[in-house]
This record gives sequence, C-alpha cells and structure tokens, in this order.
Amino acid sequence: MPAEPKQREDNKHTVSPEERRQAFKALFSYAKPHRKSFLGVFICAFLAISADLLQPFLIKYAIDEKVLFGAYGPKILIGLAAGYLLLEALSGVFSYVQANLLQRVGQSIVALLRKDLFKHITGQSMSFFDRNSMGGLVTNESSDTETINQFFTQVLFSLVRDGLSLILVIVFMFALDVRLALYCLILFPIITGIAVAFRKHLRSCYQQARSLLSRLIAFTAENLSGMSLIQSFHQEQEQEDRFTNRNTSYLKANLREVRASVLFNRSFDVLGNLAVAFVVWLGGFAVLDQQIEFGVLYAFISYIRQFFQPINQITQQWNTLQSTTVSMDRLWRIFSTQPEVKEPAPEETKTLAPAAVRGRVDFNQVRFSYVDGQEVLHGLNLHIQVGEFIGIVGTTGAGKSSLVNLLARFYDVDRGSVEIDGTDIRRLPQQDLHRIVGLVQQEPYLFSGTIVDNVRLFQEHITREEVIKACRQVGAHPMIKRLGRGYDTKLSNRGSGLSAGERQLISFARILVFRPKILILDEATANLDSQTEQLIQHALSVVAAGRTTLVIAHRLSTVQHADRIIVIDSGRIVEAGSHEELLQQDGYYAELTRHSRLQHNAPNVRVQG
Ligand SMILES: Nc1ncnc2c1ncn2[C@@H]1O[C@H](COP(=O)(O)OP(=O)(O)OP(=O)(O)O)[C@@H](O)[C@H]1O
Repeated sequence: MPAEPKQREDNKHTVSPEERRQAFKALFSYAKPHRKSFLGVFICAFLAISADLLQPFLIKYAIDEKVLFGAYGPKILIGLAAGYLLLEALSGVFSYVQANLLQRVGQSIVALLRKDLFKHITGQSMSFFDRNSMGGLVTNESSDTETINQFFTQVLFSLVRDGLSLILVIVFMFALDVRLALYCLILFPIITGIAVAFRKHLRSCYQQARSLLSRLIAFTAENLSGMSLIQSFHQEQEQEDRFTNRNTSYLKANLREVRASVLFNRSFDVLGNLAVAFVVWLGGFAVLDQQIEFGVLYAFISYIRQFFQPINQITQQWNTLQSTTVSMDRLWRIFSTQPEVKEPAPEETKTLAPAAVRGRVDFNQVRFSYVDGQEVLHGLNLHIQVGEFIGIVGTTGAGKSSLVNLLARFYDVDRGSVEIDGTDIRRLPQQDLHRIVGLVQQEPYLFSGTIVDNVRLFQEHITREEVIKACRQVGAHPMIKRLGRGYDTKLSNRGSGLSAGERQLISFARILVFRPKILILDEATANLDSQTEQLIQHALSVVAAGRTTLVIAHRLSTVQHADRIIVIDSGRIVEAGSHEELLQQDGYYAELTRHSRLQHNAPNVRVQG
C-alpha cells in the first residue's frame, strides 16, 4: 500500500465564508429533529405576546365605552377585570411552557453536539493532539458548545419572538389609528440607527473583555500545571505580579463594557419616554379635537412602550451572535479535521482474529517524519520473531518512541511498511490492531475510578476475579491490599496518590487482562528503589511471557537479558545483538554502558532519556 502524502492542517487556518455557511448548515441539522418542538415554542410565543398586547385594548374599550365610569353597571366592569386577569394568566402560562420547551430543545441539541464532538476528538490521530492544546480542546467541549446553546435559546428565539412582537405592536397601532401609527413609525429608523451605533461600540468592548479573559484563563492554567517549577524557583511573587496585571486589565475592560451597556439601556429608556411625550403631545391634541377617543390614546401610550422593548432585545443578541460565530468557527475546524490515520478501505481490509495472531513484527524500510522535511526515521529495517524480547536503547531524541508509535499506529509511516504476521497494519481495522498491540506508557495514565476500573478500563465483561488474578501475577496485590479500600480504592487526579512504580504495576496488570499478543513498554525514567525495581522486573517477565515484547529501556539493566538489543542513533539502527554480543563488539552500546556506569556509578546503569 503506497504511503499517502502528509496533509497536516494549519493551526491558524481561518474559516472562509463558504465554510462558515456550511458550519451553520451543519448546526441547523442538529435542530432538525426538534422541528415540532420549535413550532410549539413559536405558537406559545405568539399566544403569549397576543395575550399581552390585547390587554391595552381591553382598557381602551373600558375607557371609550365608559365602562369604567359605570355606564353598563358593575357586571361588565367585573367581566372586563376578569378578562384582563385571564389574559395576564394566559400570557404567563404560554410564556412558561415556551421557556421550558425552548430550554429542553436547546439543552438536547447541545448535549448531542458535545457527544459528537467528544467522539470526533477521541477518534483523532496523535498528530491532532500534537497540534491542539489540551486547554483549547477543553474550551471547545465546554464553553463553545454552551455558546451554541445560547444561539438557539437566545438569538434565534429573540429574532422570532421579538420580531413577532414588533410586528404585532405595529399592527395593533395601525388598527387603533393610522395617522398616529404613521407618526410613530418615523421613530423606527431613528431608534434602529442609535441601537446599531451603540451596539458597535458595545461589541468592541465585549470582544476586548473576552480576549482578556482568555488570556487570564490561559495564564492561570499554565501556572497551575507548572506549579512545582514556580515553587522550586521561588517565582511566586513574579507570577502574582503578572497575574495582577492581567487581572486588572480584565477588570477595566469589564467595567468599560458595563458602563457602555448601562449608558445604552438608559438612553433607550430616555428615548422611550421622549416617544411617549411625543405621542401624548400629538394624541392629546387629537383627543382635544375629538379626532380620537381618550382610550385610543391610552392604548397607544402602552404600545409605544412595548415598541422599544423588542428592538432593544434584538440588538442585544448581537454579542451572542458574534460569540456563536467564533465558537462555530472553532468547532467547525475540529469537525472538519479528518484523522490522518485512517481506517482501511473495505476492499483493502484484512481481518486478523486477535487470538490467532502469532506476533511476528516487521519494520520494512520505514521512513517517518512528524513535520514535513524533518525525517526522524531513515529507512529503518527491523524483523522481530514471534515471542522475541527486544530491548531498544539510544540517546534522547534518537527515535525510539517514534518507532514504537508506528507499531501502535499512532502515526503512519511516510514510506515503507510495518507488518504484523506479514500483514501491513494499515490494512487492519484499528480496533483489531489495538487489541493485538498493548502499550505500557512511560507515565501510565490512570483514570478517576477504582483500582478495578483502572485495570479493566471500565469494561464490565472483565470480572473482578480476573482483575485480582492479574494483579497477583504482576505482584501488585500486596500493594493494593495496603490501600484504604483495597481494590475499591478510588484513584483521582491520574492516580497521584500512587508512586510511579505502583502506577506501572497497575498498567502491567491491564496487559494481562487484555492479553495483547504484542507488548510495547516505554520504561519509566523515574529512579526506582531496588525493591520496586525488582518488583517491576518480575512483573515485566510475567507480562512478556508468550508475547512479542518491545521495551524502550532507560536503564540498561532492564534489557540485559533481552533476546536482542537494538541500538538506535539519529533514526537509524546502528547495532543489534544480545547484551554480551554488543559488549564484545565494543561499539556504541558498550560505550553507552561505560558512559552510564561512569555517570551514575551504580549497578543499575542508565542511558540518557
Ligand atoms: N510529536 C512530535 N512532533 C514533532 N517532533 C517530534 C514529536 N515527537 C518527537 N519528535 C522529534 O522526533 C525525534 C525523535 O523523537 P523520539 O521521541 O522518537 O525520541 P526518543 O529516542 O524516544 O527520545 P526519548 O528517549 O527522549 O523519549 C526527536 O528529534 C523529537 O524532537
């Protein structure tokens, strides 16, 4: 299978208008299954607004027909009062139903979006995680999806509800008096002009505040993860000063935003009162001239007040629309990234039943680079027999991890191939490959959960007994028994309560439980005391039995008994053979051994790395 050329997307890639259109189209596809609920929301909104707007009409009727002055006796008056209360109640009920329905739809959409995003991110290749920071992805998963919720529950809804409300107010005003309504419409472009101008200023305040907040969060996150460094170099005061600078800038930006917002809202109120005065002045003359009735004027004054509210609401959504666009761009960039490591095409796929795999591994003329033009492995050949124990040594940056990363298919080779039992691993479904190749990382990752959960990785079909048996075999049982609640002890924060050696033992037990035919071990660099060292050596011999094993060794003692030791230097295998053979050759490996002995003056010789 020929290697495909690398297509790595640029981190700073900007979203084109066409891509944005597609992004919004994709977003609306999430809303599609909720069409009926949206229709329900809009019907409820329409009914609530209508009930609201009918109230001034009732009062107008009561004034103009002299009901308020006892013209028809108390019965009609009571009837009108009851009608008014009924309209108020209906408006309340429909608003309540509409708000609930809308929140339910918005939350359901966002829950699904979050799920899809999580699935998409976990399906990405390692190169994706090289390019995207953890903090950024967490923001995408949490706040960007939340902004999308606001788009549905605020922006879209406001456009419809307030737009509808505005239209109905205008209709009611025309129904009352065409001339007065026309005068009022003159206000429309003035109000909109002011609102748009103000919003522009508000938007820039808002954007500035958001970007300062992002800076503050990034600074905090960076400091938390580098806390040990800060404390060991006594950098607390410097970091506090830098934090204070950022914090003060954010505070100022926030206050600026609040000032602009208050000014805008108060200006709108003043404008509203001026409009009322204008209507009272014009309408008052019309009442005096007996061109309109007093009730009409009363209703007009009520409507003119309601005229301002929706315009204000709609313009307020502008900020949310802005942040939705930014979030949408960010999410779209992730959703449109396809994993570089792809599943094989159906006609290329070869299934290897994990149980039937023997465990032969071949690296054939492998060339590989993380970044175009900077090759890390240069035409590397390595043929590993079934059940062979291979030690891989070499200085820092030699390419040891890169080699095993290719076998786990975290990345694909640029040229050449990696084969298991003679099958190119690019032809294997990834799920099968990951059952065949097991990995114990340099810093074993532990999830929040019990020891049992961590050994069986939350797979309920693996029994507790199997877990305990595996832990006994690797020698982790006594250590686990000493923990507060034994196998049910809850680990948190990546198992920070356990030592590096203990975490490694747990990850060895995982291997026994999942039984991969090929094992990759990136040995921990941490200094281990001799007792833990013995425990780990024993556990390694247990998990390596009957498996093809590749161990990246940072302590040469770990691989002294390996069937074969591979020495890698600058992306090439420079020596290969058993410990004794390599010492006899008196080449690079012998040099490494001498160097490590001199450096550490200890029986457990180490190589840099
Ligand atoms: N994710 C990455 N993106 C870009 N370059 C990388 C990446 N990982 C490793 N490299 C580079 O590839 C080269 C080989 O790195 P690799 O991690 O394979 O070395 P190593 O022998 O395992 O080193 P160590 O013993 O320090 O783990 C180095 O020059 C390194 O800087």
